[in-house]
Amino acid sequence: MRFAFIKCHGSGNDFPLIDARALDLSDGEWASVARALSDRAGPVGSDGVLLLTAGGGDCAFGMRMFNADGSEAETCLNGLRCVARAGFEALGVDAARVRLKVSTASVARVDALAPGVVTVQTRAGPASTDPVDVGLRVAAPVIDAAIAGLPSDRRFTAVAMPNPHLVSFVERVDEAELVTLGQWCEAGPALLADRANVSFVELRDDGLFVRTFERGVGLTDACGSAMAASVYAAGLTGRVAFGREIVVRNPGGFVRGTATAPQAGAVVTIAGNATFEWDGAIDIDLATGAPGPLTITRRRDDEVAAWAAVAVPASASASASASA
Ligand SMILES: N[C@@H](CCC[C@H](N)C(=O)O)C(=O)O
Repeated sequence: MRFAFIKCHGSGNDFPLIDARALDLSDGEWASVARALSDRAGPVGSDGVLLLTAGGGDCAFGMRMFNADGSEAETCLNGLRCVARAGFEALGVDAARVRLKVSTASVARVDALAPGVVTVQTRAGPASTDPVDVGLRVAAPVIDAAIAGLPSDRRFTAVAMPNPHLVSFVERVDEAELVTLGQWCEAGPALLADRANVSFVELRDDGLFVRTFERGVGLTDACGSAMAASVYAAGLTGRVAFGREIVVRNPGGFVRGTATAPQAGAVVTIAGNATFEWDGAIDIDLATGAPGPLTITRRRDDEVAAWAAVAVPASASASASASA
């Protein structure tokens, strides 16, 4: 079957985005498409696959997101910015409510973070610390506390966005430690059978730096729902005041984020880039998952350059992108 797609990214979290509104594939076939397109040794390579899907009710359109390993996530907030942009362009609107796997979110086109950078704001929530929502087998919400049974002495805050996140505030991100813990979660232990995204977060003068090991993917340049969970966790633990907009850096760039307190709805707002890099088409054998050769039909180098001009990798410079 031939798939046309747009290769896009939010903060370097990259995906082929397929307009699936008229496509009828089984979950297993989509999982197979996700694995074929995400394979970094294959013709495309990505952190997963995004689908623009039909809306319904008060939702103008929908989004589905499959991780690189073929598992379907409840949400993907970097991807949602890209899907929102595609939905806006398809329907001729600038704001919408979007249907996700088990929730909805609001999206709107907003002022550009920097010249030439298409910028979309997502509002998602309520964020939840209920262990059942996080899929964590513990008796009470975990807020800045050690988790018995987790092979780490660090303190975590467990948040559902609604996908599961474990967030730990650290002095300095230790990637090797993050990978070891992320891989332990990937095994789906009894403590968190549905696995979890794990983030180490540094407090930096005007905001946060977030490094995430994503469920179903591994280390990525950015994870939007992890940044949202981190902003919310920073509010819950008193590190950043609820309602204050901060810069959230990641190895792929930055976003701006703010969260409301639990009693005010626990809504997390993130504004960031929705960059379309190029358009392509590819055949995938749905029976075997084997991809054919890739055809690139359009390059969007102006957008790629606009993002590159502002997205100095945060790990290499703690303050370079703050003025953007
Ligand atoms: N990168 C995404 C999150 C994608 C899903 C995640 N790996 C999961 O399985 O929950 C984002 O930007 O939020």
